[in-house]
Amino acid sequence: MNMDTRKPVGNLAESIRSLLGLKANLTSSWADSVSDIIKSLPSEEPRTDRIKPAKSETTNSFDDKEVNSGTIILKLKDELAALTAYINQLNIQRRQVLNEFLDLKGNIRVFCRIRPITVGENSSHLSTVVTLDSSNALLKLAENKSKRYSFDKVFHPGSSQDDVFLEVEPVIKTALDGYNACIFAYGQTGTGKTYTMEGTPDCPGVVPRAMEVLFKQAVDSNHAFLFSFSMLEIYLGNLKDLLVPQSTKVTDPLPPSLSVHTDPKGGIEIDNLVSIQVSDFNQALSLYRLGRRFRSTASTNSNIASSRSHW
Ligand SMILES: Nc1ncnc2c1ncn2[C@@H]1O[C@H](COP(=O)(O)OP(=O)(O)OP(=O)(O)O)[C@@H](O)[C@H]1O
Repeated sequence: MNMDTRKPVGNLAESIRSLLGLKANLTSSWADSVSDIIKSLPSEEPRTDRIKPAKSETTNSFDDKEVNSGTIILKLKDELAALTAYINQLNIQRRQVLNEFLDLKGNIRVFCRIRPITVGENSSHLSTVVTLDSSNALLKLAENKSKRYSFDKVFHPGSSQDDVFLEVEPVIKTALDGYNACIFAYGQTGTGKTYTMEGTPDCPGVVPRAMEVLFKQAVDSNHAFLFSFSMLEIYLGNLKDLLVPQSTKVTDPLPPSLSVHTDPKGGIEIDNLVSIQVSDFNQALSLYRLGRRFRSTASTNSNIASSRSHW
């Protein structure tokens, strides 16, 4: 909803009418707009001279009833409180439905994404994988020999980043309901982990989409959230904080060493890991881009820009 809340108070009657007309769309931004209008009014003594409707409008049935601005404000405040309670109720229901949905789907799910053969790639030594249906893939080992594998979901080579994200989005959303969520890409070099998780500027992958969805959902919800960003790599058994610039000279001070602990509630804590508070998607994306520059990379036979890690 795009609403100009800087309207002069003289437009109050019109603003209220248009807001009430939009009551079917009960969003938090609606409530915010109402709240902004209330805030823009003098709170002690309402300026009735400015909000009094013009003479010609007094025949209007709405204005006949609502000539007293104090009454209007009280009504709006009540309305706002009722709407806030209603939105909170809807949020609780949404959370329950989402959790039931994920329980039915299973708390741990394994997907298989088959990537297409890329241009210029020599595929003569590769075995063919065929998607049988949405949850079964067949690996052809020889002319008369094949093996069938079952997954919660199989993405065929033509699957888009949208298709993949649609499946993982509900898990990401549960993070704002207080659940731990982990999305992990595993596979040999060159199989498409980076493409799936990071994607390209034209076809963004799970990571940028997830950050965008999280901030959007936080704005749409009726609650305040605190986001912090950390980025860690485990490479050859060593932990590396990707938000700490790596030393390039022997004289550079070594970054503090990281260690992983389990807290009493079973959560994971990493000592000395940098954690930066972020308030929007762009801030998080900038930190992500900074961190990825410090990832370990090396070329492999299958991938000249291999990230050398799972995601
Ligand atoms: N679904 C896909 N559609 C189109 N191209 C893809 C797809 N998946 C992967 N690719 C391409 O295949 C190549 C290898 O993919 P990617 O770098 O994502 O592999 P990786 O598993 O991250 O490898 P590594 O472990 O070595 O870092 C890249 O050129 C990538 O753009």
